[in-house]
Amino acid sequence: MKIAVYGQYYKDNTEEIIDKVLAVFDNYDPEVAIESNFYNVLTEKNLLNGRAYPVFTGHAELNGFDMLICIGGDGTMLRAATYVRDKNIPLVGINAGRLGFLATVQQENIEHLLPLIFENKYKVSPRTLLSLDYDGKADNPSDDLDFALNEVTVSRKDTTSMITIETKLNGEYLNSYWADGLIISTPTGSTGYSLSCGGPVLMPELSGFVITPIAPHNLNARPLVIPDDTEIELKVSSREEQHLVSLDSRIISMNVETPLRIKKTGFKINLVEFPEEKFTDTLRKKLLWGEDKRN
Ligand SMILES: NC(=O)c1ccc[n+]([C@@H]2O[C@H](COP(=O)([O-])OP(=O)(O)OC[C@H]3O[C@@H](n4cnc5c(N)ncnc54)[C@H](O)[C@@H]3O)[C@@H](O)[C@H]2O)c1
Ligand SMILES: Nc1ncnc2c1ncn2[C@@H]1O[C@H](COP(=O)(O)OP(=O)(O)OP(=O)(O)O)[C@@H](O)[C@H]1O
Repeated sequence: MKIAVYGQYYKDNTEEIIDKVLAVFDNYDPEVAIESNFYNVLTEKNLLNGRAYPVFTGHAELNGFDMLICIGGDGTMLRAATYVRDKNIPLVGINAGRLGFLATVQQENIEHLLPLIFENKYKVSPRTLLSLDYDGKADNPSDDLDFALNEVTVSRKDTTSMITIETKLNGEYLNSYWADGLIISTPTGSTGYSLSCGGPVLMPELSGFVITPIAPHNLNARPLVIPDDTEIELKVSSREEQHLVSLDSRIISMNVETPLRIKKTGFKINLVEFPEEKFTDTLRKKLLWGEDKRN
C-alpha cells in the first residue's frame, strides 16, 4: 500500500501523533511519502527517529497513492484536498486541531482506527465540490484557487457598506441579496461557515448546495437548498471597486461586476469514514448535540 502523509504545522503534540502513526506503519509496512515541507519540519525536530522517506511537493506527484493521511485540523484537511484534487485518493484526517469536523481520527484513537485502513475496514464518503470560473481566470497565477470542498463565498472588501449580489440559477434571475456576503456551500461545508449564518446541515451524500446570505438586510431572505446540477451566476456591485471571493480558506480580490460562474466539479473528494465515526456520530460529538442535559 502506498501512503502519502501531509501536515502544515509543528506543535508540542506532533511528536506523540507521529510516534503513533509510525508504530502503525511498522506493523503494516506501507510505502510512505511525506509532503516535503512537513518532512523538513519532522526531520529538523528529529521526529522520524532517523528514518528517511521520499517526499512529494504537489498534486502531480501523488499518482499511484492509495491514501493520503492528513495530520492537523479542518484547515489542514481543506488544504490537503488541494493536493488530492481529482486523483480519487481517499483522504483521512488525524485531528491535531480543535474541532476536527473533517479530521475524524482523534489522537487517542490512532492505534485503533489507522490499522483499519490497512485491513480494508473502512468506507469512503464521496464529497461534492464547487468550481469557480470567471473571465480572466487563466491570468490568475494561483491555480489552486478554482475549487472548494466547503464553500465559495463572496464578501465585501475595504468597506462597512453592504454589497449587492445579483444571483442567477441556470441563467434565471433568483434575487439580489443586499448583505455582507453570500455563501454557496456544499453538503460538506454546510456544517462550517454556512451553519454560522443560519444555513441547514445537509447530509454529505445529498445532491444539493445551499445558498446562504451573510447578514442580509432583506430580512425575508433565507438559506435556499438547490439541486447540485445548478449553474450559479453571481455578480457583485459595491461602493468599492473590488470585493472578496474565497474558496474554503483561500481568498482573492475580484473586480466588482465580474460575473462569477459556480458549479459542481467533475470530480469528488473521498473522505474515509470508519464504522464508529460516521457523519451522524461526528454531528453529535463535534457539534455537541448530545450535550443537552435533558437527553
Ligand atoms: N463564521 C464562521 O463560522 C466562519 C467564518 C469564516 C470561515 N469559516 C469556515 O472556515 C473554513 C476555513 O477554515 P480555516 O481553518 O481556514 O478557518 P478558521 O481557522 O477560522 O477555522 C474555522 C473553523 O471552522 C471549522 N470548520 C471548517 N470546515 C468545517 C466543516 N466542513 N464542518 C464543520 N466545521 C468546519 C474548523 O474546524 C474551524 O474550527 C471555511 O471553509 C469556512 O467554512 C467559518
Ligand atoms: N501537525 C500538527 N501537529 C500538531 N498540532 C497541529 C498540527 N496541525 C494542526 N495542529 C493544531 O491545530 C490547529 C488548527 O489547525 P488547522 O488550521 O488545520 O485547523 P482549523 O481550521 O483551525 O480547524 P480546527 O478547529 O479543526 O482546529 C493549529 O493551530 C495547531 O494548534
